[in-house]
Amino acid sequence: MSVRVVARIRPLLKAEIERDVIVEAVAGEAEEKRSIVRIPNPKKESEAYSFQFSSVYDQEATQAQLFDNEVSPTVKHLFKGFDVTLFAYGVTGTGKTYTMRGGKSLAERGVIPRLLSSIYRRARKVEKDTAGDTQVEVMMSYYEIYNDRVFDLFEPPEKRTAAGLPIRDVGNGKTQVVGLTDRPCTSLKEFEELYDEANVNRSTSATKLNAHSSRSHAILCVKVTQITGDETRISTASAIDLAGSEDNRRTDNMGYRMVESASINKSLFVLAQCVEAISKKQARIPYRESKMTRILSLGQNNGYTVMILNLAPVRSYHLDTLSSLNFANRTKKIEVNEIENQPIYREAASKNKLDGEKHASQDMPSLHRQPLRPKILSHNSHLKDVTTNGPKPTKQFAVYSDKPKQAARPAPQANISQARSTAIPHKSPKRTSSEAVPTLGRPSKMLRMNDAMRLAKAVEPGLSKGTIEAMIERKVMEALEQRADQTTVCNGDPISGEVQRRLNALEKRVEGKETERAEGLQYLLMAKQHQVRGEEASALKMYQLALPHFPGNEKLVRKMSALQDRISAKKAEKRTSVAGGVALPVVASLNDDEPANQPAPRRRHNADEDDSYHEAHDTAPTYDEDDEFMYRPRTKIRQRPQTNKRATTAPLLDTSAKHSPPPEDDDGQVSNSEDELATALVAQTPRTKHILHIINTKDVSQIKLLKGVGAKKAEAIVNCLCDLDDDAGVTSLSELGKMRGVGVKTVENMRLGLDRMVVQGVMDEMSTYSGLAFCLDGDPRIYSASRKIARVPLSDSIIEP
Ligand SMILES: Nc1ncnc2c1ncn2[C@@H]1O[C@H](COP(=O)(O)OP(=O)(O)OP(=O)(O)O)[C@@H](O)[C@H]1O
Repeated sequence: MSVRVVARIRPLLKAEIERDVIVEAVAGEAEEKRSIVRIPNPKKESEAYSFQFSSVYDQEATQAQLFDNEVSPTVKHLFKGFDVTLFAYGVTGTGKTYTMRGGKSLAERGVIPRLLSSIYRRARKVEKDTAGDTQVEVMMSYYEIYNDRVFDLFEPPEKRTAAGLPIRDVGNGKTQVVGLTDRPCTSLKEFEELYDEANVNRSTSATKLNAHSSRSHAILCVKVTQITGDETRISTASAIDLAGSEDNRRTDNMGYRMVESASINKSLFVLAQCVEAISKKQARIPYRESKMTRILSLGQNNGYTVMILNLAPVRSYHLDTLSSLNFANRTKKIEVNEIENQPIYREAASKNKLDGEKHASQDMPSLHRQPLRPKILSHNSHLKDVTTNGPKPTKQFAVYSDKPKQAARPAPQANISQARSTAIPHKSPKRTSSEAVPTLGRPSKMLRMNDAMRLAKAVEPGLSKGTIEAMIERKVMEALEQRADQTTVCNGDPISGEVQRRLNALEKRVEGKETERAEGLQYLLMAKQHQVRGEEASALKMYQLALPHFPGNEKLVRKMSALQDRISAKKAEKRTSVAGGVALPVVASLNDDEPANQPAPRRRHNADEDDSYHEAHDTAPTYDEDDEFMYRPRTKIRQRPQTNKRATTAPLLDTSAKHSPPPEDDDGQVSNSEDELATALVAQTPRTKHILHIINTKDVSQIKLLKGVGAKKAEAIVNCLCDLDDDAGVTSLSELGKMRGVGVKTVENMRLGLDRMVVQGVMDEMSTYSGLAFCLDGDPRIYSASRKIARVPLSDSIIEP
């Protein structure tokens, strides 16, 4: 079943006028209900574009209508064991929070309170219908993704760590936020109290486009547990209020608002890239490039997914609306597996406990862990499963993959049966090393030869060659089966509590480091962006935020102090000029007014009629160090000399930063001594993407236009790409550098050759709204176009004259 997409056009706000309305909801041919959004072509008003969705709600639509038609039907699926995901998508100020949370009055209540009300009603009905045999429990967790960090909204902000909570994949397309509070919630009243209390902790702020703009993505998870005797069935409803994409030329965002905005836009950009990749059936879906996409797992999760596309009706949102419509148009084609969660049986669960198994969460049986063991063992352990078509064993350490998991994903039953199989008591695991060794690897060639010779001697003379071969094959199969049996038994070693605890701690640490590094890199990226724009004070602030993530990084400290000196010098110069009576133009510095080393408060109080949802909350983020998440950057990169041998044997999958070309210094010079962090950043810049796109076109005429690449080199590159025979092509500059006849120097020339102005434009776009347009287009050539208007692709829409 595909994602159900419904559109909702919000009513006019006070400052908007009827004359500016350009978006309308119309009914399709021979249809009663409205299902088409019509909007004029921004270039030619006489033309209109039409986008068809499951339903379209116009300005008059009420909260009750939307809920009753779109959300209410999913509640019965929830009680049948399906997971339900509801999310609101749209540009800032289009009514996502209003739709999901709603107003204070009964009629204005949004999707979330209505959903809970409906869940409690159904729970009572189930309990009544089964005469109390089935008990229904409702638990709730609520968290936000703010600046790509996850925070528990049930925790007060002062309890938050700078790095936020780590997330981990738990199979079946699900992720788990580690350390999240699960609150039992027995009645609607209790829910409302909890929800209101938690919403106070949510990051909202006033922007020019929305007085109560959400600065984070908020995810409410409602876990419904139905217990009937030994059987427990768990399903989850997730209601997600995404932050809206923002065009910062319209929001006038400054300083921290700008940082938040860049983070929001980046995550939405990645979401659009994921949708793009899914719709093009690409092998790599970039889920892991943002926490929001990892958690949303669009197209990976099972159950029912409903997307509510929020739209503003007026002209000032024209291009944003088109961009959202295009995104929604692609999303509606995403297929979601309709698989319900299988019940868990108490017997098996308690047995597991007896066996010393630990389950972090009841609904995640795949969290069952086993100790580390040599790779060869884990490899062999699959042998039996493969031959018997049994369930896929749990990975010892999650190896994260961006590839769509549908095909390889074990059915939910797999987890359950696995939980049961672990309940089978295994014999004592103790083995001497001499016993273990023969079961580990393949028997030596000598041995196998001897076996064959013995067999050949044993057979009676006169047997045909075919018969002998068949006998040998049978013997080999028997030996393999026997070995697989032994290996499986060996793998069933129970884990001691201590090992389990250490394993969990280790994994948490690894996850924490990843998170820490990613956050630090993000700050550095933003710092670079500000610097490129000449916003030095903001750049400095970003570097300061990045510093705790890379303790002891001298380069970073030096860079900051140089920047600080420059800022001070400029200020002094400015003062001198003013003192000298020279009137200077006002420099558009983002936050000259804020002391550079003090983080600005994250939340501001906004007086509003809906006070219960937006109370005052002036809390500055704390960037205290948390041992658990401490990260130390790896050693510096050393440039490897270019040799033909390396170029010809370069593995395509190696994306390590080691061979990335050196990034630029502030003054634009290539610096061989830049640290790995900056190199990693450069690997993600729009410029890099642009180069890779050009290379992956395999078009000699385009490639040869890159600086330092002549026709000959371009041809060599194309030949190399063809030899690779990989649809994904080259995915990083380091790979490109390793191609035959390319090298680091050439890559660096390509980068420098790109027009700086274009890159600047792209960075602006990335940090504002238009990055979305880029990924919706799926065509990075928009980089060279300078106006957004040219970038909105409308190929999927119906054009009406
Ligand atoms: N259907 C509606 N009926 C009445 N008012 C609405 C409706 N939709 C939105 N509004 C009003 O529009 C304004 C913006 O809505 P809201 O804050 O929900 O936008 P948003 O998309 O969540 O924005 P952001 O992404 O910035 O958080 C609010 O004042 C809200 O009350």
